[in-house]
Amino acid sequence: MNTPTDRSDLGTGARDSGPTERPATNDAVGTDADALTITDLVKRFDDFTLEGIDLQVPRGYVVGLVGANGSGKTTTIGCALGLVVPGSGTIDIPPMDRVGVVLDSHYFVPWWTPTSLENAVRPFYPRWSPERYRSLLVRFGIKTGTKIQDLSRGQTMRLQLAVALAHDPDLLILDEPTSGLDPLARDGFVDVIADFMTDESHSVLFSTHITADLEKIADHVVVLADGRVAATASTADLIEQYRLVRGGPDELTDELRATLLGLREHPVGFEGLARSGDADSWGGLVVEAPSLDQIVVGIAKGVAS
Ligand SMILES: Nc1ncnc2c1ncn2[C@@H]1O[C@H](COP(=O)(O)OP(=O)(O)OP(=O)(O)O)[C@@H](O)[C@H]1O
Repeated sequence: MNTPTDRSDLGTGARDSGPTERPATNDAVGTDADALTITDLVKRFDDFTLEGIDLQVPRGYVVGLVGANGSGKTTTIGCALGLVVPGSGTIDIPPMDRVGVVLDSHYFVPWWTPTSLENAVRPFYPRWSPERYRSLLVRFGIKTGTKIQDLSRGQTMRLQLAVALAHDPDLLILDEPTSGLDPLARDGFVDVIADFMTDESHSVLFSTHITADLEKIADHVVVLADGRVAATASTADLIEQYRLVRGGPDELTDELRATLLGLREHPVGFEGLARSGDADSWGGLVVEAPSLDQIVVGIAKGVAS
């Protein structure tokens, strides 16, 4: 994990003009400093469009990808991994034997065991370490002889992580990896990612709804809303850029109503997200530092309204 100072360009907001139609390729378009570069990615489904996504994962960084259900996180990751065919855009990603993947739904044969799984996947990974695999299984409390269909969802996510790390990847791509885990297991999962990041050449793209996990580990956050990049910044900057504003019913002026993101009114007052500069100029209101979760919700509601 890094303390980035000058990488405010990790993603850009959605573009005004339409994207240039060109085929998605794996040609190198990023810099050597980037482990993953997605440029101007477009994917159209009948009822949804991923619109001009730009996103970089610099080497040595953990980038969190957050957004509401259906905002396009899995589609973005699917395009990056070649599981979804993009409409246009460019994707620069390392060879797949150098990318570790944990997906929301796993691809394992249910009646295999962790041992038979190892035998099946190991030939594809020149850097596979049986010792690392076994030690991760022990760390995760997974027995080598248990059928995958008999593992809990949380154990299956951890088995995916063990496979991903056993082949010594440079880049980890994680799609909702902690969604089935209890708080203790989530902590353990995040600790394993932190260990992985002690090597400065490693990088992680981490999609999640559980922003508390990102606050612990992500250097940068990219917020997707309705198929577009709605915000991108270092985690600390993002929290610094916004304020949570609260007040009584009589204090909700037209200016506030027009300015606050994700405005929520209730019988005893209102709550909404404001840019720090705006919030600092409003006297008399309760102004607090928001959590990452409150920022994501505010931005998502702001885009939707
Ligand atoms: N194969 C498909 N055909 C048609 N629509 C699709 C397909 N895959 C995804 N979509 C649509 O694309 C949109 C974005 O889905 P996606 O899974 O990328 O979102 P997400 O942010 O990962 O959501 P969640 O947090 O719920 O997993 C959704 O409206 C979904 O219905």
